[in-house]
Amino acid sequence: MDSSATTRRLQHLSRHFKASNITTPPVRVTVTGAAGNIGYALVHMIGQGRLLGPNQQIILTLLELPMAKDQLEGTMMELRDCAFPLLKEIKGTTQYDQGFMGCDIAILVGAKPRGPGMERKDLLAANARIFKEQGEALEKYASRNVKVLVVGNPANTNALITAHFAPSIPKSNFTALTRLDQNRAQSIVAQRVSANVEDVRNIIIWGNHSTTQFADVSQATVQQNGISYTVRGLVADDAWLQKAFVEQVAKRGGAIIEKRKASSAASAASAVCDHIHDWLIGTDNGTFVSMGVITDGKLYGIKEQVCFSFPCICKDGNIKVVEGLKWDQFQQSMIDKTLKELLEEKEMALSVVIPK
Ligand SMILES: NC(=O)C1=CN([C@@H]2O[C@H](COP(=O)(O)OP(=O)(O)OC[C@H]3O[C@@H](n4cnc5c(N)ncnc54)[C@H](O)[C@@H]3O)[C@@H](O)[C@H]2O)C=CC1
Ligand SMILES: O=C([O-])CC(=O)C(=O)O
Repeated sequence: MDSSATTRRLQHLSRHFKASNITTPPVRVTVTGAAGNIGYALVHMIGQGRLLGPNQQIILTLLELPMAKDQLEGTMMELRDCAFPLLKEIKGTTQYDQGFMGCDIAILVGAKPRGPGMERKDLLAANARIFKEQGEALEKYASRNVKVLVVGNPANTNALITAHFAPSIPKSNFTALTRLDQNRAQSIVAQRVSANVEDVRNIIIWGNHSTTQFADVSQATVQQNGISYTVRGLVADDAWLQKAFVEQVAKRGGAIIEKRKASSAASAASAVCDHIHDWLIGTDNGTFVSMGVITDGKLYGIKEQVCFSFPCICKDGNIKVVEGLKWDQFQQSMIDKTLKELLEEKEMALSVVIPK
């Protein structure tokens, strides 16, 4: 057996499960929709240290709708019964002021999920108002440095709405979850080339968390027996990489809904932990992670303000988009398509939350 791989696995295990040496002040984390499908899985992963590592205590607030009060109380009972040492306090509320007061990290999951046959943007009419309200509440009650991750669909456009209604919080503090798409893509490639999933690096998800997203392997590598190969070279099938692979990643959420009759929950919660962990703890040397970030008029020539998924590196709690990657004609056409959809969603969202 490869001993460096064993060492890596053991280091990984000890990072996740050795909850000792607790030194820094607790961080205030709020999860909305905490008693739902994803929320239930997520709050337990947070208790296990998946969000900020094994040494960081957390004051965890679970925010729910009044109609889900019983489910909220049940979830809190179980969370307490886990006796997680990292959870310094567990609070539950159905009020925005109590939910977001002084919060450092807001994970906005609470929203309606889609059913079979729907696109995520079909949820805009139902969900856009939630994110307007939550933007307003963050503006009033959260820390000015709050880091916000929007999960509720359509996640990119909901992140844009949330940021719009919290104007005194920097736009760079608002993100949307596309890490689940990245993880799916990494896993599909690892299976295809018989590699360990952690040895597949730098697959990029560009654009929208929707069926127009573009899973791009042009920068991706696979480490095997100490040698780095390009994914393109190892797969040696551009036709598959440009079509079947991209579609499989983009339609994975829908495929899971068909089977489970409910949308992805544990995998979404796990991707939330990966996203926040990498944002705040930092990315490994040279590794990109995909995140929906709000464009500033300069990134990759995108003039309009949208929440677009880019390759990012993170250090000291800051996200830096990896700039200067060149696109060929195929990549450009994929990126144009997903940007066009985001602009259409933005138009639709504005008509719901800012009626004329
Ligand atoms: N970005 C991504 O990668 C993914 C996004 N999603 C999206 O996440 C969202 C949640 O999915 P599930 O947990 O499966 O749904 P769910 O219906 O099981 O749970 C949603 C929970 O949110 C609560 N909620 C609704 N409005 C709220 C509000 N204003 N404040 C606080 N809580 C509120 C509900 O009471 C419910 O408990 C959906 O929009 C889904 O499409 C799901 C998977 C992946
Ligand atoms: O597909 C859905 O509606 C849920 C989701 O966002 C995903 O699983 O990626």
